[in-house]
Amino acid sequence: MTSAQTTHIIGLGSIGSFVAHSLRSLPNPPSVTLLVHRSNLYEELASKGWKLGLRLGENGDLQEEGEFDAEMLGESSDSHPIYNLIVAVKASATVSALEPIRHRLGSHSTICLFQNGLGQVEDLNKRMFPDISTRPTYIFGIMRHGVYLRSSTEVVLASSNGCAAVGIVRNEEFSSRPSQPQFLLDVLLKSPVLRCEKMEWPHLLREQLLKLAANCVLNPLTALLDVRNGDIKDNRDLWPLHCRLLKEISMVYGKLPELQNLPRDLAHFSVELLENVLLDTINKTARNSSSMREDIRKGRETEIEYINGWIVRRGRELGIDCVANESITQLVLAKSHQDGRDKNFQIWKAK
Ligand SMILES: CC(C)(CO)C(=O)C(=O)O
Repeated sequence: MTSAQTTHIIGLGSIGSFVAHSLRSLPNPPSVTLLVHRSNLYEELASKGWKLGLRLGENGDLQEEGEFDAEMLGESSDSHPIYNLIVAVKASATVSALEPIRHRLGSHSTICLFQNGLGQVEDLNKRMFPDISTRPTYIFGIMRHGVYLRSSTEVVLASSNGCAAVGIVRNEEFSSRPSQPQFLLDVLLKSPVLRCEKMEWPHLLREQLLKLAANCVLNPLTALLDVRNGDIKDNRDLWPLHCRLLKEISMVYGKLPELQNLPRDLAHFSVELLENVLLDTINKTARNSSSMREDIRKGRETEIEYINGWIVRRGRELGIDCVANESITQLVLAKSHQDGRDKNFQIWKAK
C-alpha cells in the first residue's frame, strides 16, 4: 500500500543509495520504498535487515539507516499508484527501468531524475507517456557529491563539501497538473547531508547545459584514452579537439528555442565560458575516473547518446553540423561494442 507521502527510488547505485539513506536519516523520515531489479540485491538487503549504510569519508564511521520497504520488480503484482519517484538509473536505462511500473505512474506522479546528460524527459514522453494528459511532473536533479559504492549496501561520501540542486522541469505542457511536486521537493531540500538547493527552471537548465558541455569533452576522451580526468588537461594534443567540440556546443546552445526568451545572462554560452567550466571541472575532479570510462571498463552501455548524442540531435534539428561531436559519439559506440564484436568475430572464425 502506498500513500502520497511515500517516496519510491529506482536505481540503487551510489547516487540512488545515497539519496535513499539521506531521506531515511531525516528527523521525521518519509517512508521510502526501494524498487529492486536484481534478486541478489533484494536478498542482500533482506539479509541486512533492509538497511543501507553511509560512510562520511573513506575511513568515517558507518551510519546505518533502516526500515526501508522494498519491492522486487517483475515479481511484484503491486498496482498501487506511485506518487513520488526518484530515478537514479543511467540515462540510457530510464525507459526500460520504468517499464515494469509504467501502469502505476501518471499525472498524479512526480518523477525526479538524478542523472547525467539530457533528453530523458523527451524519451519518457515519447515512449511511455505519449498522451499529454497522463504525463507526470518532472524534477531534474544535479548531483555534485563525490559518492561511490563500497558494497551493494554501503555508500561512501568522499567529502562533505558537495551539494545538489533540483528544479521543476517547465515545458510547453506544464500547467496545473494534479501531481504535488512540493512533497518530494521538501524532503529533498530538508536533508542536511544532501545539501540540496531549489533552482528555478531557467537557472537549473543553464547549470545542466554547462555541466553537459564539460561532460561532452571529459567523458568520451577519458573513456577512449582510458585515463583519469586530470590527464585530459595535460595532454596538449587534445586541445584542438576540446576547442572544436565546445565550438559546436556553443553554436547549438546559441540557437536552442527553449533559451530564446531568457535574459542574456542565462542564455549566453560563449566558447570561453564553456572552456572555463571545463577547466574548473577538470581541476575539481582531476583524480576521478569518469563515469563513461568506468562504463567502458565494466562492459556496460555508456550514456554517450544523452551527452554528445544530444548535442548532435539538437544540432541536426537546428541545421548545425556537429562533426566533432558526431565522430566522438561514433568512436565511443564503436569502443563499447568492440568486445562483443570481437567475440562474434571469434565465433564466426571458428565456424
Ligand atoms: C564531472 C564528471 C566528468 C566527473 O567525473 C562526471 O560527471 C562523470 O564522470 O560523469
